[in-house]
Amino acid sequence: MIVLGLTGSIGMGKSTVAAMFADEGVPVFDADAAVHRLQGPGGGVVAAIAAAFPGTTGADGVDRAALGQAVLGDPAALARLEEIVHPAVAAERAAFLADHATAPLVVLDVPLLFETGGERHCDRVAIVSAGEAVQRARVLARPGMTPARLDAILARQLPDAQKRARADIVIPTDGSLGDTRAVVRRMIAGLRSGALA
Ligand SMILES: CC(C)(COP(=O)(O)OP(=O)(O)OC[C@H]1O[C@@H](n2cnc3c(N)ncnc32)[C@H](O)[C@@H]1O)[C@@H](O)C(=O)NCCC(=O)NCCS
Ligand SMILES: Nc1ncnc2c1ncn2[C@@H]1O[C@H](COP(=O)(O)OP(=O)(O)OP(=O)(O)O)[C@@H](O)[C@H]1O
Repeated sequence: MIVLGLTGSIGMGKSTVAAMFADEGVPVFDADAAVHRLQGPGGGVVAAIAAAFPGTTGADGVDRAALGQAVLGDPAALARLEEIVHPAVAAERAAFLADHATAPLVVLDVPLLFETGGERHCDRVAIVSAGEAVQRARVLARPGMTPARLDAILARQLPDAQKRARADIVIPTDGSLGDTRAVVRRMIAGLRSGALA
């Protein structure tokens, strides 16, 4: 089995490209969705987060806005949160890999793959990337997004150029969805045949 990590900065098209892999029959593990499930109502990390960060949880699970206030900008607090969340995500990832043990190729969709050391679980890493102007236009078109908010998020993510340098494969998303889908199909064929492995 080849484990392909898929990552990219905000608005680069990672979710869209992950869906393209799924459309082609490749099993996709969505790390962000796993974190949301674990932090949601009855989720596996809610009690530990309630104990470590009092006042950030309630009947609906974790209040991510409150938790973000408590940890973003405080590296020691973020490290404590990661000590709670990452082992739980690792268990979900292991279950996903066991469920798909016979698949020739699986994708781990992880927004902060490089930032959280997730590359060590991957045989290959692909990054989605577009020019900065395209990225900004996409993100600023989202409801509630402002240039200041976008800049604050970008400041906490590894810059796109560094992600590209560390990835094995770059999936450009400046062009049409059809162009990107064609790249994804070629990549899957290459990985499955061993040409890119
Ligand atoms: C801190 C939390 C509650 C903030 O949630 P919220 O929905 O408000 O914002 P979001 O998740 O979009 O994060 C906002 C920005 O914070 C930065 N950030 C979040 N978690 C991390 C992290 N572990 N390391 C570095 N930066 C981070 C990112 O740049 C992100 O773009 C949430 O991100 C969280 O629970 N993070 C810890 C779990 C984790 O490591 N997740 C990511 C990989 S599995
Ligand atoms: N060639 C392309 N490839 C991918 N996305 C494209 C392309 N052309 C246009 N788009 C659009 O760009 C947007 C990218 O959003 P998407 O949610 O996939 O990004 P993301 O990187 O997952 O973002 P975030 O990190 O904020 O969740 C979508 O609206 C998508 O339709």
